[in-house]
Amino acid sequence: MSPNDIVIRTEKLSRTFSHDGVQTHVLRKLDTDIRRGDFTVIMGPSGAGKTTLLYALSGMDRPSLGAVEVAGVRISDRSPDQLARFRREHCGFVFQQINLLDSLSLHDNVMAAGLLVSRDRQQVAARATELLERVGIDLATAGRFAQTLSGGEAQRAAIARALINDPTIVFADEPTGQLNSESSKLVLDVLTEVNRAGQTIVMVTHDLHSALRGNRVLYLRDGSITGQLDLPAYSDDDAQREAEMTAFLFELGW
Ligand SMILES: Nc1ncnc2c1ncn2[C@@H]1O[C@H](COP(=O)(O)OP(=O)(O)OP(=O)(O)O)[C@@H](O)[C@H]1O
Repeated sequence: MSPNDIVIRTEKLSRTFSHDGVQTHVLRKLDTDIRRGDFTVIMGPSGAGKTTLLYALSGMDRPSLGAVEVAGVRISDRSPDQLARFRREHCGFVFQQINLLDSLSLHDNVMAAGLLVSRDRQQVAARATELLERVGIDLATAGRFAQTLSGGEAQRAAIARALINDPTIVFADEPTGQLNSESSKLVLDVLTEVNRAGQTIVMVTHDLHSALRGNRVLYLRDGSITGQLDLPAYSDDDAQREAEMTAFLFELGW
């Protein structure tokens, strides 16, 4: 594999939190990489450091020691302002907590994120409409206020919002954590489609069905990666893939 295929690389990435003189070592000299175009899934037991890792990979948080390089840029050396700009331009985020602005329509929520990077309102508006359509939200629904929608519709809009600035990577933290199984499937279908179109995705999940959408799994335990699995790209009803994933997780004591 050429080094260009690596879009994120960590070098002895460590994150320690200190409270009242007590230090918690959450990430421990972690070396890993994320490949361009992959749908990478981060799994592991509760408290293993999955969200902390996602935050470090996306520049939402800075390492205590070690380095994170994204698309050739050593983001761990950047100032908070530079990091904020880097995130706006290169990263899309989808969280369990959907966080759309209730006072805006879905369309305006997506546009608002686009206008942080571009001043061309017309172009941003057209792209917002196109992305909402792509995630299965029609024009009438796009005009409704976020608070009047189902969790699944809101999360699909949040994926459109994450894509508005054409990010290098989309980071998702338990994106189906608050959804019922039907809405979860629709949201996962959108993420799968977006990845098939070439978008790099990094997703934290506890859920086996969500994890099966990935083509690579990183298993985190006590702040270190203790297992990795490469799978063929997702396809419906692939019992062989599911068996491989289950065996991998079983082996790691999941
Ligand atoms: N800002 C913080 N200050 C202090 N401790 C923190 C902070 N953020 C995370 N931690 C601690 O780091 C550890 C790992 O947390 P993290 O949320 O990354 O784990 P996780 O694997 O995502 O867990 P879960 O699956 O339960 O969401 C936990 O013990 C948590 O309490």
